[in-house]
Amino acid sequence: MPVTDQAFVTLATDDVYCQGALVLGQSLRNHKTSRKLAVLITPEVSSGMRSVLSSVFDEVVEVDVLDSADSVHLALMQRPELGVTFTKLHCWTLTHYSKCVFMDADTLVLCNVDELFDREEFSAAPDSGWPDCFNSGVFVFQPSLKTYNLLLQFAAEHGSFDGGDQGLLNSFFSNWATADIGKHLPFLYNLSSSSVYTYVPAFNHFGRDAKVVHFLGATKPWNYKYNLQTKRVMQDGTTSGSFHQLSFLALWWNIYSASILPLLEKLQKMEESKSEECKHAFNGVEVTLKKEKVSPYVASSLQKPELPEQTSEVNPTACSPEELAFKAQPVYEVEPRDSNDHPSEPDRPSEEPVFQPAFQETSEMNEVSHFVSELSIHFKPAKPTPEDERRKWEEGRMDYMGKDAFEHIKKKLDAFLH
Ligand SMILES: O=c1ccn([C@@H]2O[C@H](COP(=O)(O)OP(=O)(O)O[C@H]3O[C@H](CO)[C@@H](O)[C@H](O)[C@H]3O)[C@@H](O)[C@H]2O)c(=O)[nH]1
Ligand SMILES: [Mn+2]
Repeated sequence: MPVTDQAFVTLATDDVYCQGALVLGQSLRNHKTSRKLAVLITPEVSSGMRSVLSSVFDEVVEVDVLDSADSVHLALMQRPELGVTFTKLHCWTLTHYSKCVFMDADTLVLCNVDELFDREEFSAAPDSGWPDCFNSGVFVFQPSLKTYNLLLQFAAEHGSFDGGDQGLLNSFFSNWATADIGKHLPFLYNLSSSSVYTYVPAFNHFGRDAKVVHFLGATKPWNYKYNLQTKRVMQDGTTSGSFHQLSFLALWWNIYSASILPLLEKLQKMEESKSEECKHAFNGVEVTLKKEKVSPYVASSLQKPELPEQTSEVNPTACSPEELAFKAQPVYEVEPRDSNDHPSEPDRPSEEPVFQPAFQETSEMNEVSHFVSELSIHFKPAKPTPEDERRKWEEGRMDYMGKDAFEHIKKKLDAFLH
């Protein structure tokens, strides 16, 4: 039975984080949540992206940017961009819901997690970096204007010890660590994807029960490239990933390519160009599909990789994609680097894992079998559409110093009158 007064809530302040929000929303839908889905956005999010969001979320709510502007503390975390996470506090204003679960746009559910609504405010899972703090990427809360105002007041008086919402919320809900174990969500509800290599035996033992994966840190799933044909995440010199981390990334990209890309395509036909690249240009993002002709021989060997003997009992057709992503062995698109490159990372197994395609190939994939299709998302400085421009004017946000300056408007008027 649908529950209409409770919701999962996420946040995206630009078109790039919207990609994450869309995958999270889709993962919640795939696992048949009975709760509403709401996304908070800020004015920067383009109208195209708003319409795509509204096909996945029940509610798209525009809020103002709240920024801690605390460059000193943010510098300590080496994440200057996280001041805007104060915008998260707006989630307490969604008072038409009696209870909500906030989830960062860089999280993904692996199964139905509606049981989270049995918990009370403020429930969250420990942070892997400092377990006496909770991680603010997944939490249960009760919308209330009173709490919202207390949080703003607290922020103004005390700031945040890390410059982001997590420091602020931990100081505000300061008895979380000791007061009530019922408010400690199991780590499985907010598994940071890096924990899969910081504590390998624990991951091997408990990891298959993971319910939510969180790609926390500076490199997000959308910063990788994805090979549509092999369904592998590609790594370059700047990205690194352990083996299970790569299968969680592949799962993210699988949802993106199967369910989100078609929505973007529906909104705007792929620009077919003569070159082997299709681009989807939105205001803030550009999704690129790079095709490369390869000889049929290479194509067939790509499609059916010669597998060494399979080491696990997994039958690819009998598993859900999530189970497969967990069990399937991710593959390095580039040569795995020497384990010496990762001093903090426990030794990788000496033989590299066997590749099993994480998902069944579809007939569509076979049609493009002569191509290596590489999918990637790039940040593109926003060029507002006329609709965005009009919205800005209506909201009284003119660019008086730039294109809405008097001299430009006068030019337009002159041109119109003559
Ligand atoms: O430019 C931005 C940055 C963040 N977000 C939103 O804010 C969330 C948090 O930012 P994220 O980049 O996911 O931070 P993390 O790498 O997860 O870092 C940690 O630190 C953040 C700041 O305290 C907390 O918000 C996170 O929950 C915590 O996991 C994102 O998922 C988005 O929902 C945006 O919409 N735009
Ligand atoms: Mn996050």
